[in-house]
Order: sequence, then structure tokens, then C-alpha cells
Amino acid sequence: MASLNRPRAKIAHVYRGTFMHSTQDTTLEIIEDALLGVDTVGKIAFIGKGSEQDKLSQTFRFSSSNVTQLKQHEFFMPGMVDTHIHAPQYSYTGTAMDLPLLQWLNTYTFPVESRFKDLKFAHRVYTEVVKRTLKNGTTTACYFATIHTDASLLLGKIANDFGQRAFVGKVCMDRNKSDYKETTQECQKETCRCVLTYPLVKPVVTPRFAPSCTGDLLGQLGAIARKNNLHIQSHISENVDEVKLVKELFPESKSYTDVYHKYNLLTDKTVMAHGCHLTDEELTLFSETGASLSHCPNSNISLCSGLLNVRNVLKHKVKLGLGTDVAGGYSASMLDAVRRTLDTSKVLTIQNPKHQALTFDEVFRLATLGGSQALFLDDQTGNFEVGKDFDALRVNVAPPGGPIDLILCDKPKVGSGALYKGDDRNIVEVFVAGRKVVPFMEPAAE
Ligand SMILES: O=c1[nH]c(=O)c2nc[nH]c2[nH]1
Ligand SMILES: [Zn+2]
Repeated sequence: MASLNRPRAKIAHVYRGTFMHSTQDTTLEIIEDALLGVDTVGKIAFIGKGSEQDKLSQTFRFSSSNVTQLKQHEFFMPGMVDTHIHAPQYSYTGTAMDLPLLQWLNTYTFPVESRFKDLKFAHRVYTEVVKRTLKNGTTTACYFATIHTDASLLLGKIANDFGQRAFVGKVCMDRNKSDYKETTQECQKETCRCVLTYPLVKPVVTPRFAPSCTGDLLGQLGAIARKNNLHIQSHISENVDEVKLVKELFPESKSYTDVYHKYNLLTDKTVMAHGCHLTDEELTLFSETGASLSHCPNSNISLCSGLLNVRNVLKHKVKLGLGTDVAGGYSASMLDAVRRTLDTSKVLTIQNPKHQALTFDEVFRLATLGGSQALFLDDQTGNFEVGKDFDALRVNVAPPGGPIDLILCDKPKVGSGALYKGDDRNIVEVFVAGRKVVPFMEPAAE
């Protein structure tokens, strides 16, 4: 388990205790009394056995007095990856849950997103959403912003200042009933202006979804992404009326997936939200192009959009992560996304007993390693493999005043109990690339 390589950078921190994570081969691995070293550039330098501390301290040149011992009922797990969240919509989370998607967008979403031209308002909302998601254990977030470039750049700066790993997408739409849109040329020019070069915060090319983009725009965005090797995000097949509308707007395309494929928007750096109504043929196209899906179960239920069959997606070897989809989803917490994923899968089993419901361990993997794979980040984050960045949550199952009463404490099950019943009170520390980002270090005042 321990790396035998000589350390390149010095060891900055060593932690000893229980670690839970997923690997390519194991849905959930629980390592008791492990010793994990993080170097000065935030990477995992070694993970070994606590009983080998003396040997490891010689190899990696750290002093035993620098080892942080986890307390009883504490463990480390990888930070969670929210593969789909609308940062501006955090402002009205939980207050607009009574309409299906297309009406919901026109009635609530577009009027609120229009307000993000106001940078003061944007600053307030974006600070709150970054803090709230970090506190709830989201170490990586893939954000939709709005059509406003300056506010999108501000979101990137705020995520960077608080130390969250993030993708930020300036939203593109050149087709809408209301004034909340840009011309095709503005979308293209402003996407090129939305450059983020922070170490952990990157831009993502963001056509909102096919109904709000012309073919011209989709083609131009595909070209920008290809030329600059950028990530891409959008929505697909969330709701049946939306699928019908796409058929009317793009009659020449075989399917919704084919629309994006035609414009070079399906790549191995693409993440598409929802996909509830994709056919097996479309899933095959996802698999062939390496594009991934973001499963957003809270949103799918809240907007009565549909139930994604994750088992079928995985059977097609399509990469899949979880998303909160605030504010179609009413919770910004990835713990909620974990629970709703399990619930949705069980509902599918109720409907069809032959359906094999997802296990807790599988969903744990989707929230961590699965999300990092979906965002093409799994060489950097997602689990505790040597060489990856230390993105981690220190979880205390039973902190004073917390939401969990520990009664029957079967050790291997403690992790699942914490994820089912816990909340941000249980996430006592959050690390991104080795740096402690929760409790917050407030960014310097402007
Ligand atoms: O859940 C969703 N939220 C949105 O903001 C959106 N835009 C297009 N399609 C969407 N779906
Ligand atoms: Zn969305």
C-alpha cells in the first residue's frame, strides 16, 4: 500500500486513522488505522499502515510529533464532486418547485438570472453558494453561472479565494422568448473572454441546452472547445416536452444526443445533466464519445422530470457523477444527492422488481470517484491514491450537538450511517489540494 518512491516534495501533514474511499476495482474500501502523508504541494505522498509509522517516517522524513491522530468516530473520505449546479439559482432554492421544466425556466429562472448583471448581487449570492457547498463537503463543483461574463469571472474568483476546485460556465443562449439572451456573436465573443487561469478553477463551455441555442451557436461553441481543449457542459433529455421541442427545432437530427454530437459537443470532457429519457442508442453514443452524465435526482423529482435508470447507464459504460442541480434541486448538499440517488434507484425496483437497485457503496463511489471521472479529473482527485491531490473530508460521526445518536455502532456501517443521517455538522474539516478550506479562511477584503 505504501509508495516506495522517494518523496519529491517535503511532507507537510500526516494523518492517522480510518480512511474510506473507492477505487477502480473496489466500490468502497475502508482502511483502518492508516497513515497518509500530504506533501507541500498538496499531493498524497504515501498511504500506509499506522503500524509502519516508524519506517514511513524514515522514508518520508517526517517527525512522529507531526502526526495528526483522528479521534474516535472520525474518518476521512474523499471530497464530494458536484457535477452540476447553477450558482445563481442558489438565490431562490426551495421556493419554486411547482412547475415543470420549460414553464419553470420562463417563470422563475430567467427573471432571476437576469439580475446577475448586477455585480453586487452576484457577489452576495456567489459567496453564499461557494461557502454553503464547501461546508457541505463539495470540494469540486461544476457551476453554471449566467449569460453575464463579468459575474461569471467573479464566481471563478470567489471559488478560488475560498479554495474550492471548480469549473465555471458563462451560460450561452441566443434563442429565448424573453430578453435574457445574447446574439450568436456575443455568445461566441464573451465565451472567449471568460478566461479563468486559477490553479483550481477552470472555464467550461456552456450552451444552456439545445432549445435555447441555434445550430450556428452550437457549432461555434463546439469549435471553441475543440480549439482550446476545454470542458463542455449542458443539459439533455431531462423532460419529455423538452425532448419533443428539440425534435421540432432540429428536425434533421436523429436524436437529442445527435444534435450535440453533430456540433462536436460530445467529447471525453463533456458532462451533460440529466439524461432521464435517453434511449439505449443514445447511451451508446455517449459511451463511444466518452461523454459523461450528471445524475441530479432531487431536481428530477422536484420538477417531475423523470427517473434516471443509473444501472442502465452504467451497463452502457457511460461515466456518471452526481449533481445537486440547484435550484431544480432544492438542496445544495451532495449528501442529499447521495440519498436521492439511492431513493430513485429503489423506486425503480418498486416499479420493476427485476431492476437491481444501487447499493450504498456504489453511490458513495459515484459521489466521489465517479464525479471526478465524469469531469475528467480522476488523475487529480476522487480518492486517496498516491500522487493525487488531497481533497478530503474529515467526518465526525457524533460531534457534540450533531444530528446522529450513536447507539449500535457497527464499525463498517458507521460511514453509511453518517452519509444517510449526517449534515454539515458532521463535516468538521474540508481539504482541497492539501489546504484546509473549512473552517473558512475568509478571503482578504477588497
Ligand atoms: O434543471 C434545469 N435547470 C436549468 O436551469 C436548465 N436550463 C435548461 N435546462 C435546465 N434544466
Ligand atoms: Zn441544470
